[in-house]
Amino acid sequence: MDNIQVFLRIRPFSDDERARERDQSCAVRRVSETSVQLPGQKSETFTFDHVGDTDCPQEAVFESVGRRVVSRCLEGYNGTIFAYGQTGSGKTYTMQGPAGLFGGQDDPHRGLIPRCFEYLFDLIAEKEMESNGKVQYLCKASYMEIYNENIYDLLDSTTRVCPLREDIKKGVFVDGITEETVADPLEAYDVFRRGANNRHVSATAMNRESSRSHSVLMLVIQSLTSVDTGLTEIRESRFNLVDLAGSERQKMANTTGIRLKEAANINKSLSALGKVINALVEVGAGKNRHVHYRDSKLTFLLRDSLGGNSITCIIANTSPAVSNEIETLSTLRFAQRAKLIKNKAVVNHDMQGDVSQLQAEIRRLKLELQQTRGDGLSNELVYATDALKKSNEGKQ
Ligand SMILES: Nc1ncnc2c1ncn2[C@@H]1O[C@H](COP(=O)(O)OP(=O)(O)OP(=O)(O)O)[C@@H](O)[C@H]1O
Repeated sequence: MDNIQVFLRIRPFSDDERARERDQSCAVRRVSETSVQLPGQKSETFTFDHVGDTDCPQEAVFESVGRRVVSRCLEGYNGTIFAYGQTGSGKTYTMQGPAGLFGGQDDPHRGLIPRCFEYLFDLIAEKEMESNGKVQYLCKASYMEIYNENIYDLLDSTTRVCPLREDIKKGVFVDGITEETVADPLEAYDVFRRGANNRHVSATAMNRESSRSHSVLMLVIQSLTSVDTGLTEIRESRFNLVDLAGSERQKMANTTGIRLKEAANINKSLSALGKVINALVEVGAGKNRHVHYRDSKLTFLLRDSLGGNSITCIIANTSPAVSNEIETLSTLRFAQRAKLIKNKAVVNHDMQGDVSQLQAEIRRLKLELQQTRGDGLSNELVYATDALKKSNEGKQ
């Protein structure tokens, strides 16, 4: 069991805040590498896995969050990184970097997403080389936006709504979403840049701000390993990089039409996220609770990331300004609750081969099992038996 990890990041004062604020002391004070206090709010202490102060560089966020999740994804575990926080708190800066910067390996301001791409493909090259061609990786990227409880494909410039479906084999998936194979960081940056441009264009066309939608960049990472017996072991993981809509309470007063619908839907998905987190915390404390994943597209799509089969990290972003103190307090409370959730990540693998190879592998594993333990099924035996069943079904 792995707890959800939380990285708290306090961004520097913006020029606006410097010009506007009478009180320029930081509303949230880092008291150790893992804890903060809000002096204006009874100095309650909040503890996380890591706290990045106003001078925290992009590299430090990658080192503590990105590196771990990427390497676990390559082992076959699902991984998710969420950026949470009120509008303007630095979510997009953390995930992407300053506006318009999508990659550029030499730019120290580039965000977590380009750094994860770079590390992912470095590791893939290393592992493929070490294995002498026995292991091969395949990565597919898709990029989507959840706005007003609809899922839009950001790699398709038409504003087509994609349905969310569930089946036994694939789990929850977005039907019809574009998936592009990416073979290096440049191809991955390109997917990211095109998606972000489409997000911007459709936001302008539909007269809305991107801070009102959630974006999910999803990488499916497959590894094919040839096993000595002639079989192929397939591992598949999903890596989600999620930039959430601004978490501040939407002002419903004097809001009408599209803005009212937007506000209600942002509230709906973020409050569904909050409720899922609360329910999971109670489940973790031994209570019997139903977790309402289906209450919003966001929580249903990312069900595995919350209390399920995933290594999950939340980067909680805050402004340092006293004028944002109440929102900051609510971000700290949210993040502290989320940190209590326990996920159970497992390697997703499967075996493939022709029938005679699979039968031979099952005989070999059964024999091995008899010689060692005498009973029970080893994982390898279960996978090989499943693969044989599937192979036979495919022939009927
Ligand atoms: N750590 C940081 N260092 C320097 N500048 C930052 C940092 N974090 C955020 N900023 C700047 O603050 C501004 C707001 O950040 P950003 O757009 O990332 O916020 P956001 O939380 O994504 O907002 P929204 O919800 O509207 O998308 C931007 O101009 C960004 O460049």
